[in-house]
This record gives sequence, structure tokens and C-alpha cells, in this order.
Amino acid sequence: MAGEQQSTVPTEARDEHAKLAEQVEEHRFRYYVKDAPIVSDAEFDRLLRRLEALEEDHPELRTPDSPTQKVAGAYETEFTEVEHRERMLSLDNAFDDDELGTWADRIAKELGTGAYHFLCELKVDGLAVNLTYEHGRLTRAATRGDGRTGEDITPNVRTIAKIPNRLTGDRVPALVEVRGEVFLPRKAFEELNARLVEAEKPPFANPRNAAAGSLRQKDPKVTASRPLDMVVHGIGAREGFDIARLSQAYELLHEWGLPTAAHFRVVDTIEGVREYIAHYGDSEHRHSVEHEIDGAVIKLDEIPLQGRLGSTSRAPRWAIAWKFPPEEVNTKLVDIRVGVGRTGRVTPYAVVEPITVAGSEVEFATLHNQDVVKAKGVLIGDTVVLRKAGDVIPEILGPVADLRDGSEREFVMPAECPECGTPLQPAKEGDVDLRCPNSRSCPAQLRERIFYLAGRKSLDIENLGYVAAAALTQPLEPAEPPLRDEGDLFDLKIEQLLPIRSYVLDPDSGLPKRDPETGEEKVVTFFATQKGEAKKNALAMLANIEAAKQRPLARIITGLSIRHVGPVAAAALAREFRSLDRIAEADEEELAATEGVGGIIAASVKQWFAVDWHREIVEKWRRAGVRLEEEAGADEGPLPLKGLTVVVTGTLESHTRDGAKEALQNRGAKVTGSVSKKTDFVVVGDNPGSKYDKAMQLKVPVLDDDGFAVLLEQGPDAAREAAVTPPEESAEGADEKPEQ
Ligand SMILES: NC(=O)c1ccc[n+]([C@@H]2O[C@H](COP(=O)([O-])OP(=O)(O)OC[C@H]3O[C@@H](n4cnc5c(N)ncnc54)[C@H](O)[C@@H]3O)[C@@H](O)[C@H]2O)c1
Ligand SMILES: [Zn+2]
Repeated sequence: MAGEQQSTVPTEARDEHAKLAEQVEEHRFRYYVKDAPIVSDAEFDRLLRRLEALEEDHPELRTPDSPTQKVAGAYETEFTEVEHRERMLSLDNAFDDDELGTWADRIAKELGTGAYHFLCELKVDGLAVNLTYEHGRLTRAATRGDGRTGEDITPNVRTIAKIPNRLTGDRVPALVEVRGEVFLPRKAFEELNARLVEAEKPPFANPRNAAAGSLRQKDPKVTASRPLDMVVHGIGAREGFDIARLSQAYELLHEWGLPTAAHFRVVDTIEGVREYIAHYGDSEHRHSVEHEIDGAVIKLDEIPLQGRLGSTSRAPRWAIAWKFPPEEVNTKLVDIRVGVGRTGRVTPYAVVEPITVAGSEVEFATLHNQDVVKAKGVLIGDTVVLRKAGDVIPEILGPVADLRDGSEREFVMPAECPECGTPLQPAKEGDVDLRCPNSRSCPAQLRERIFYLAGRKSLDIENLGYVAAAALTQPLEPAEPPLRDEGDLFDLKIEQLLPIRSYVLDPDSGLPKRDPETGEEKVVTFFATQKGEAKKNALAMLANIEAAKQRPLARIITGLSIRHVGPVAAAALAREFRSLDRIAEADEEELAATEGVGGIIAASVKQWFAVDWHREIVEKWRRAGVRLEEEAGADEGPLPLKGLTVVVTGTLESHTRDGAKEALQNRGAKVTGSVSKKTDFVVVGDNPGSKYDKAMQLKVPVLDDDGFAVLLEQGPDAAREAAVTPPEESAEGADEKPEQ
């Protein structure tokens, strides 16, 4: 401008600054007004930081209207503007421990006293709202806006159940502005997106946007249909009460019936702050909270001292936000494919442009089933929000619908198994999940079963990993795989392994890995050297397979991949029946009566043994020398109670419940949890309950403490003599009312 001094800022810096400022404004508009950002928060924060760095180098660029100096933009929206009595500010960030230390040092220096405390709390990932209460009544609710003026959303806020229309308690002030975050619980977000998709409307990209979009509705009835919630974390203007500490204010807010945070802590040193941050930064604790958190906020607890430190145009000097590493990123949904699991379940999964999030590179994300894909409203080709929380498997939250260009396409669930071509079916009518019914020889299912069978939870066969499992079940050569099903496992010979050539499959996708240089699928001779001799891993694998024949029964059962029978149920079955044959012979009721088993598992076990080729596996294993029984204890004598089924109920004097069970099992009896016609004895102590009645009804011999001793010491015949005889009429009279 004429008359002004020539700027010293280089043109490139000025241009970059102008461009960045425009981008930041644009993103803020999309975020705060449209509730539909097109970049992730981390990406946005990067732009803002770059802007700050430029201004650090060229202070002349830091004009009052720079985005770095403002809370947010002042936008024209369809809501009425309202002025906040006291400004609503943003927060400065500390991105590392040095920045936190610098902040604490400055406070110490400016206050010159050691007598103050830090209030540590969680940073709620929602949208900021200001509630005005006059004489205890909610008179206005507004968004943050540019910090001075926000949008009037009073009717909308009134629909939120947790926000009281009237404050409670007898210390209600003349005026108070209450600040907090409105959020949408995770589950509600998923349901909301499903409903939007159903109505052919674009779904929200993540819960925060969904909360903002739900609150900022022209029609409060729409807001009312969304289960929004709130956490309050501060006060603005106030009249009619005085408080010295922010933590005291929280107590008051709570007393008034406002939803205050449950997770704050007051500490007196910066060390205490560090501990708090470390505690909640830990993935387990971070995800134990009922709402999403993106960091911690540290505030000076003493309110008069807050006043002494004051604020900048955009943030208080007495508070700072510590951001946790981002868990959400935006990436491209390249494709949706389906994978076939161990039990034949076919699950769609997302293939995304590889991206690093929460410390690891992500390329795939689960999508559970075709209904989930639909409910999320994602299209192939979309930019999507991907979330990876700690050790949890990555998942897709939602699409960035504003970035669609029309080239995106819907996912269609294939009708056939991608690996064997068999038409897919639900396991039973009405199931959402589809399965490949070709369980015996579908290469995917067999590969997954072998991999599981050799895994930690089952037979723990070293050198038999995913690549070996693929090589054994689906080699390129020879044409006939060495394993047609798991029945062949213990008969494997080294001659069968040497000629195998196979792809190297990726366990996450089941797809061949590719050579990064040539892009070609990797093919290996996994078991033989170039000279055609056995590799060490091949010999080790065979030795380990041999050793696995002696694994405990529970592991053998686990390895059969019976639906619903994981290691826990397998252990329960092994403990109860002590041999695979007895499990095969047991009827459904007996199986279900086993503690820790139940009806679903029992039915599944019966179904499994009803299949010819399943029983064939057991026979092949038996012939190969696999131990299919629980190892008898070395010092175990004969089993005098073998073949008996006994129920123990009530409190015995001579034994604890477990002790009684063990005494029976050690003598070969089977102990079950419910009385049936097949029960040989019911042992009852004090307060036996309904099992006693049932025994009487079915005329099963009942043993008291003494009778139990007879059974253990002298066997079943003597015990029958010692049994309590059921009253004659009890079987018929069971339904009659007891005498008054
Ligand atoms: N993706 C995008 O395009 C886009 C655009 C604009 C802003 N954003 C994101 O929005 C977020 C908001 O930015 P911002 O300027 O409000 O700054 P901020 O989120 O860093 O911090 C300020 C806000 O934190 C909130 N807050 C949550 N818990 C709090 C607590 N316990 N105590 C005090 N305050 C608490 C307050 O509402 C306060 O206004 C940033 O994470 C930014 O990445 C994203
Ligand atoms: Zn198949």
C-alpha cells in the first residue's frame, strides 16, 4: 500500500502463507459449518502448525486476522447469532514434553509462587457448547463460533437428556455460563449412519462430525432423535457466587445436576501432570472412557491466578492441551474383497491405500459382513476415515462423502467362494453371515484350519506357519496337495514335501505376496534346497508334528476347528470326558451338562461328529498314533467309578464342591451339572435346591455325606444300598402344591 514501508518478507513465504491461510479457513468452514471436513484433524493441525512456523520466521505475517490468531472464522449460518457474555477460547497445544515444560516454567515465572495446583482432565473429542443459566433456568445454548459470537442452538440443546433445563440444589446462582463438549456415543454413531444410508443420505465420517451435524439441525426434532450426550469442563461469566478453585466449580456444577467429567485429577507438580498424561495416554486407559478423547487438558486450578495470567486472542495462558497421537486418518478405499475363514465364514474387508496410523502401517480393515458395509455407507473409491485404536484391528468409520466425484461404486457381495467357486450360503436361514459350504476341500478353509491347528492355542507346531500351511494345502506343484484335509497331517513324509512349489501368502489377506521390485507374485520351494535336498525347516516341522501327537487332549480337540469350541470349551470337554471317543459317543444332553459347555456348543460338537470325513480325521489320527485320551496320571490306580455319571449339589461337610468333583473324577466318574435320567447318583449337601427335587422326581439315587463316602470307598453297588429312597408318590405328585 502507498506510504507503507516495503515488506521484508520474501514473496514465496508470503504466497505460501496466503495459500495456507485460505486452506485453513476453508477447512474450518467445512468442519464448523458443514460438519463435513475433508481432511483429518492431524492433517488440519499440520497446516495450522506450518502457518504458525511461517509467522514465527516472519512476524509481520502474524496479522490479527490470521487464522492462527482466531478461535475460528465468523461465518454466516442459518442460525441466529448470539454473543457470549465471556469469550469462548481455544487451547494452545503441547506436542512434546519440552513444550509442556516450557509452559509450566512460564507459569512458575509469572506467578512467582509455588502455591498453585494443576487440574488435569481429558480432552473430549466433541463440539464446544456454551450453556447460559439464569436463576437456575437454561435460557440459551450456543456454539463457540468465533469465540465472541456463536450460533443460537437453544431448542436443539434442550433435547439432550443429560442437560438439565433447571439447575438443582440450593446454591443456584443468578447467572452462570457453563462450557462443555457435546458428543455422540460410538454405538449411536453407527446406528445413525445406518439410518442415513437407508434414507439415501450421505453418512457422517466420524462420531465428532455426527455430533456436530446432529446438534446443528434447523429442526430440533431431528436433534431429539439423536442420543447426544455432554461433558462440561468450564465456566464463563458468572454472578452470585464465588469460587477460588476450578475443581470446586466442578463440584458445584455436579451439584447443580450438570454432567461433569469423572476423570479429572488435581496435582501439585508438573510431575503429577506427566503421570496423568502417561496414564491416559496408555491405550488401555485411553479407550476405557465412555467418549472419544484426543488428549488431556491441563489447567491452573486457582481461579484468581488464572486471571493474573490472562489470555491471548485465541487461547488462555493458564491452560494447555496435550494431544495424544492421532488414531484417525483419511485414506482411499481402493477395493473391498472377501476372505474365507477357518469355519468357512466369508467376510468382506477393505483394501486401503497403505497408511501409517497409531504406529503401524495399515493396508486392510475389517468390514465384518455385507450388512456392515451397507450400514457404513462406504463406496469403493471413497476417501474414508480409518481408525486404529491401540491393538484393536483397524476399522473404517465412514466415508468423506464431500470428496465423491461419481466414479465410486457400490460393493456387491460375491455369490461364490473366491477360492473354490462354491456358491455361498448362510449357515442357517436368516443368518447375515455367508459361508462357503465346501468345508473339506475349500483351499482357504483348509489352509486356515491347518494354520490354526499348528498355532499356539492348539498343537503349537513350530515351523508350520502360514506359508507352510499354504504350501501343504494349495501348492502350485504338485497338482495333488499333500494334505487333502487335516487327517493327513500326521502321515506327512519328507518325499511329499520336497517337490512343493507354492505362493507366499499374506496372512492378513490370503493373497500372494509380490516381489517389490518386479511386482510378480512370489513363488518359493519352501521345503527343499536348490539341490533338491530337505531344508532344515522341513525336517524340524516333521519332528515337531511327530511330537505333537502327544499333546494334551484339550489341544487336540481345539485343533479340530469345531464351531464354537475354542480352547476353553475344549478344556472343559477334555476334563469331563477324558477321551475323544467318549465325547463322540456322548449325547447332546450330556455334553450340554458339562460345566462351561452348554447347548450351542453341545449341538455343534454333535454336528461335527455326524460328518463322515470329520470322523475319518479322527481315525487317521488314531492310526498315526495321536493320543486321543487324557494322559492317565502315573500314580493313578484303577477307576472304580468308570462309566458313572454323578451330580453334586448343595454344601457337603466332607468336601468342597470342587473337592467332591475331583474325588469322583479321579475314580473315573463323570461329573455333570444337571440331573437327567442318565444320572447314576446325585450327591446332596445342605440347601440342595432344585436338583434334589429333580432327582426325586426321576428316582435317581440320592447320596448324603455318608452315602458319598460309601460311593468313594466301596463303589456303586454299596452306595445304591446307602442311598436315600425317594418317597413313593413323588414322581407323580411333583406338580402338586406342597402342604400348607
Ligand atoms: N479436519 C478439519 O478439517 C478440521 C478443521 C478445523 C478444526 N479441526 C479440528 O478441530 C479441533 C478443534 O480445534 P480447536 O480450535 O477447538 O482447538 P482444540 O481442539 O485444540 O482445543 C480447544 C477446544 O477443546 C475443547 N475441549 C475438550 N475437552 C476440554 C476440556 N476438558 N477442557 C477444556 N476444553 C476442552 C474445548 O471445546 C476447546 O474449545 C482440532 O483438533 C482440529 O484438528 C479439524
Ligand atoms: Zn470355498
